[in-house]
Amino acid sequence: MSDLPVDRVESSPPFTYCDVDCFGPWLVKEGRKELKRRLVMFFKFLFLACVLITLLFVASFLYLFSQILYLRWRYRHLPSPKTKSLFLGHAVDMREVGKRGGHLSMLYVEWQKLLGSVFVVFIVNREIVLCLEPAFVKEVMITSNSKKPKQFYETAKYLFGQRFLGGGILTQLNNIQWAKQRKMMNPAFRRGYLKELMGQYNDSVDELMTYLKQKADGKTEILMAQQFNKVSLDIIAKVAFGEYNLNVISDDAMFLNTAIEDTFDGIAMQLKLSFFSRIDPRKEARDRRNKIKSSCAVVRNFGRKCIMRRIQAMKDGRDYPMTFDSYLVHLPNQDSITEYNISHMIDEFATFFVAGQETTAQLMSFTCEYVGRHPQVYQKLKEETDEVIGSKTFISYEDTCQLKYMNLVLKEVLRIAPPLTGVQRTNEEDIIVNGLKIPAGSNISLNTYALGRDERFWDEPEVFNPERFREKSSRHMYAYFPFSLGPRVCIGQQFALLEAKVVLAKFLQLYKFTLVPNVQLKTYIAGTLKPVHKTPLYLNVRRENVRSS
Ligand code: HEM
Repeated sequence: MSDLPVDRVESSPPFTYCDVDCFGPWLVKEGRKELKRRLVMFFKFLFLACVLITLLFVASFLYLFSQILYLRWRYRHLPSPKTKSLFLGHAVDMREVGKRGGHLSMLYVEWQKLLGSVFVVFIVNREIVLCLEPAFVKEVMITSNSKKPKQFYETAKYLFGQRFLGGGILTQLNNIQWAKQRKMMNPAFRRGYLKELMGQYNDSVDELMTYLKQKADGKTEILMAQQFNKVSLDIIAKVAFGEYNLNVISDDAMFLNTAIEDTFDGIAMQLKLSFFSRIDPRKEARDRRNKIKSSCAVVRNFGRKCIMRRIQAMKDGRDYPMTFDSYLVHLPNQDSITEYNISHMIDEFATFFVAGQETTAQLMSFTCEYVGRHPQVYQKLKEETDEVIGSKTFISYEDTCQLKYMNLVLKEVLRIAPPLTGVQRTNEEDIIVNGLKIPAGSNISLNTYALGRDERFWDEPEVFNPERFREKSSRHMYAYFPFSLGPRVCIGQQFALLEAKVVLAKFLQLYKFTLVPNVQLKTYIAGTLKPVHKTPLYLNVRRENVRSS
């Protein structure tokens, strides 16, 4: 063998000839053998990677900044509240209002008074155009059934990379696909079918009433929002998915409720500061993200369990109770049991589970909050419950239809504290509202919370007055849409109202309650509108008769 070239045998400073630098050798023992080991450094490679990452970071920052400038320029003709930071936009105001014990929809009400009914706000690189005009609400939601904007609804599809609602009916943006999904689920919400669920509603409520008895001594503080959360979870689990062994009511750990709450927290976090919330390197931010991701997994795994159980029953040809998943699980043949199909069923499961539980629980909590602060309303409600329900142990569908005053109370609660404060839509073409052009592709917010407090449509809007709904008035048509409007109206509206009536009627029948004194009603938004203090109250027994099931 000939000699190596001179330049290969002479020593020279590192990185003179190649991108790889070697150190060593070290002697390493492996059993009785002695081996030589060297350390190799791909130095230039590493350097290049660092440069590339820095460049990428700077480029994304510049891209984000140019987007922000473009948005401010695009909407310069629309009124907008003064921003405190060019980069964050009104996210700063949102943070401040949160610290003051308020929320975004409260800000909308304040801004509407200053700027009129059409204005724009910016959250980093995202615009929200507020259109608080009932005629426009009708046009967008009913006449043209405008699309849901990607930026808002996609946030609930995946939470920090973990699949959550995926392509479920709520987050489905393709209208053709959505129509198929909605058609499949509509029969599960027909009145006839809901009537058959009264047994399950009564079972869950009785369980809650029995649980409350041990705490009804007039001096133990009960966080009623938590109790309503449990019962609405139990109802949706039984009625919708045939899950009878959840035991959430007697379980104080509330792991599923907490998981659902976390996922709402995740949606709110991604909506507020989508970019930063994903990359925030601080430990508490990372922990929060991880908690939200594992909560998504908890909800979805529970869904998988329910769906697989039904699939197994179908395969075995066993009888299975008729629940929502009877409409959800369509398996024409064995080949259709694929992971892809199952994932889609879980999307739908998570959607119904989450949409049906938190919202209804908040409606019941706010009812207690407002009724507890208005003794005359409370008295009337008790009188009506005594008259319609009396000492009955089973509340029937027909009974709920007789609870006319309660119906007015629920309507008023949904005006003053709607669990979902608004919906978002996008316009395919430019539109003019009040002489102002809203450019095509805008994120438009239709806010029932703000419209529900608008003096143009409501007398003394800050006053809680169920009587205002006694007369049918065309004044507030399209200025009130707690369940949304048009083709994408809430599919569970009747389900929720029926549930609230059964729970509240039984509660009023069996217990007297007083809110814990000196606790202010403060609200915040984390997906849904919630009472900050979780409705603390004291209970006393009024009547003793829970059905023996
Ligand atoms: C007080 C209780 C409830 C309120 C205030 C409420 C409110 C709403 C609102 C405002 C929407 C429209 C969302 C949007 O377009 O962004 C909606 C949609 C929806 N809600 Fe409800 N909801 C309630 C209870 C329920 C219940 C009990 C269920 C199911 C069991 C349910 C299932 C759904 C579903 C699946 C959608 C999507 C409908 C579609 O896009 O076709 N909701 N709800």
